[in-house]
Amino acid sequence: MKGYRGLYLITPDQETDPRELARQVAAAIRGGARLVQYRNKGENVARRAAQAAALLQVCRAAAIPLIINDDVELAVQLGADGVHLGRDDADPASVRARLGPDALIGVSCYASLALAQAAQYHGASYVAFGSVFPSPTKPRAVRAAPELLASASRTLRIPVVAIGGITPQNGGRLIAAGAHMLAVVTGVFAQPDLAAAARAYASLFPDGDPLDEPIP
Ligand SMILES: Cc1ncc(COP(=O)(O)OP(=O)(O)O)c(N)n1
Ligand SMILES: Cc1ncsc1CCOP(=O)(O)O
Ligand SMILES: [Mg+2]
Repeated sequence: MKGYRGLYLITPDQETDPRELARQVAAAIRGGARLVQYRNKGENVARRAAQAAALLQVCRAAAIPLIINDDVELAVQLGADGVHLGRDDADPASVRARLGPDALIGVSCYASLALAQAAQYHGASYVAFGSVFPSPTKPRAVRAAPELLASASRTLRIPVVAIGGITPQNGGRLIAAGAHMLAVVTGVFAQPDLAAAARAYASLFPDGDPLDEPIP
């Protein structure tokens, strides 16, 4: 997953109409989102499948990878690009064996560099740290210090994602600390103009096509 930098858009955990959700995500992609995660913790299996399918169409049209949170079976059924796994989800090594070498597999590491080193060893494509700031989406999430991003990006070979309460105002210092991607829900989806909101994050990253810039 070399070269990934930029805004990592995560969908809000809501029962939004699939076409409306797709329209919102398309706007954020126009604003500069580089990676999309479908995250819906709800029990409505049919609604989840329909939302994810609508997002896959939008992401394919824009050549942006779609990652499914938690649900490996949904990712397989849909032919999505990968999955994001946390401590309550399947283990990264078995998911890598199941999905093959090209799948994008993200792993939550909360505030632990040791978890990130283990995730990299077991085939993670990227690791995520957070919540770095208080998160409206996950108020009780473990907190990770921005300084952790620096040691992670210095010592790991895979991209480092920061998540939790990230705004265009506080995101710049996370990038300066070493984050390759900023994962955001509220900062984009709670804004009236999603394209403009995404653009505010995208503009924090260095100029040029982020996908063309290999991570050193
Ligand atoms: C990019 C990214 N980072 C962290 C998470 C959180 O994953 P997890 O700890 O499994 O919690 P849930 O999102 O499943 O509630 C994430 N989804 N994406
Ligand atoms: C899924 C997740 N894990 C840690 S914080 C978070 C939610 C991030 O959402 P927001 O950008 O609204 O803080
Ligand atoms: Mg999870």
